[in-house]
Amino acid sequence: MMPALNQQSLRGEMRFDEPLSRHTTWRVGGPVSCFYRPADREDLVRFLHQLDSDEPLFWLGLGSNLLVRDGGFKGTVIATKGSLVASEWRSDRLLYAESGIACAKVARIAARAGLCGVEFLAGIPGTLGGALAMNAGAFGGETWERVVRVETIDRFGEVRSRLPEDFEIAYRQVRGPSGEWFLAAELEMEAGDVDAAQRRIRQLLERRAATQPTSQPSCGSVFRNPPGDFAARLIEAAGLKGRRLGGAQVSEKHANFIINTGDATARDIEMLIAEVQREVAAQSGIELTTEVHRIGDSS
Ligand SMILES: Cc1cc2nc3c(=O)[nH]c(=O)nc-3n(C[C@H](O)[C@H](O)[C@H](O)COP(=O)(O)OP(=O)(O)OC[C@H]3O[C@@H](n4cnc5c(N)ncnc54)[C@H](O)[C@@H]3O)c2cc1C
Ligand SMILES: NC(=O)C1=CN([C@@H]2O[C@H](COP(=O)(O)OP(=O)(O)OC[C@H]3O[C@@H](n4cnc5c(N)ncnc54)[C@H](OP(=O)(O)O)[C@@H]3O)[C@@H](O)[C@H]2O)C=CC1
Ligand SMILES: C=C(O[C@H]1[C@H](O)[C@@H](CO)O[C@H](OP(=O)(O)OP(=O)(O)OC[C@H]2O[C@@H](n3ccc(=O)[nH]c3=O)[C@H](O)[C@@H]2O)[C@@H]1NC(C)=O)C(=O)O
Repeated sequence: MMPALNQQSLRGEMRFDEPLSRHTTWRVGGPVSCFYRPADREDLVRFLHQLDSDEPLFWLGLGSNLLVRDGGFKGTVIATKGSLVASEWRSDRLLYAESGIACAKVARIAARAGLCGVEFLAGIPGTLGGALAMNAGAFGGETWERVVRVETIDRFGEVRSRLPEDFEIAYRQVRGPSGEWFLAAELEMEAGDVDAAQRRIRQLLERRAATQPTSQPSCGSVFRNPPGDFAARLIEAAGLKGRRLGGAQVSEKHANFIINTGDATARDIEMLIAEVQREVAAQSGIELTTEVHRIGDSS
């Protein structure tokens, strides 16, 4: 149940029964009871101060690694994309950025300053907060390799400064103090030059476009790579490329991507994920684990 909020004191965007299909890159997902996009950090703190202590809360970036089930989410979603987007240089190589900023933007800001090390972020659709939560990575780079400090916020609006050692960080996995979300991070870059950084961004985007179905709705890689192997290789070897279930399909271009061909439901996608896991296990004995996060109720 949504608590009574003093909406007049809030400056953000509040929507009720907002379809989350509008806020995920798979373009599926049922409604959330309350969707709130804070105007800025101060407004976020004010919103959290007013929130019931038992209100289910979920933090949403671009929704590019998220399967929201068709029945939606009974609770409140805090949307950071396009909201917490401030950034500033704290020193000549240290960028402070809030969690709603696009990863692509961080990569461009650094390149324009002639710094390198975060070019891999250019092709990762999503917010910095999502990249911190997932330890997003590509082409040999990983988000947390660059993190010097983060700011977190809890459901009561309390802000803390935390260090990487406060978190357990692994491949596509981050565990930290419970009940805290990312508000901002300080990222350290290396000295470089503008041309080299911009060239590398272009090359990485070209490689990605050549191998991944970037123009079709997806969540990127559905499964983590198992140790010593590739989920895509195993899925292709199991003969699953192109496999369809309702509107969901294993991409012909990259077997670890499931695309929404137009009218997929979250159920189609979830059932196809389970089918791929079953058939890969039957063929190879390997249990694929999902990278994508799932929330909400089945309808
Ligand atoms: C075409 C395509 C290509 C992709 N390529 C890559 C790739 O190369 N490498 C890679 O790692 N990923 C890739 N992804 C997956 C995805 O883009 C990343 O995981 C990205 O970091 C998710 O960010 P987001 O803002 O969309 O997070 P969301 O999908 O909105 O959320 C993902 C998780 O992070 C949590 N979260 C979001 N913001 C915060 C916050 N501020 N504080 C705490 N938790 C938070 C959410 O609660 C959720 O659990 C790709 C996806 C697509 C669609
Ligand atoms: N969004 C999606 O649903 C999907 C995106 N992708 C791909 O993922 C990558 C990242 O996408 P997304 O997260 O949407 O981010 P965008 O590509 O939309 O870029 C995010 C922000 O970065 C800034 N930016 C982008 N290009 C430049 C530039 N040349 N110079 C300066 N600033 C720039 C802009 O900020 P500002 O507005 O402040 O100028 C922009 O809003 C892209 O390659 C995209 O094609 C793939 C699948 C789905
Ligand atoms: C897209 C994501 O991240 C991507 C990231 O963009 C790229 C680039 O660094 O490397 C990972 O993909 P990946 O391991 O599938 O990389 P690729 O180089 O495309 O493929 C790996 C291997 O699988 C084989 N392959 C790929 C696609 C395919 O349909 N069939 C196949 O057999 C390739 O031949 C290659 O030998 C990340 N995925 C994971 C789960 O680690 C994501 O996490 O969402």
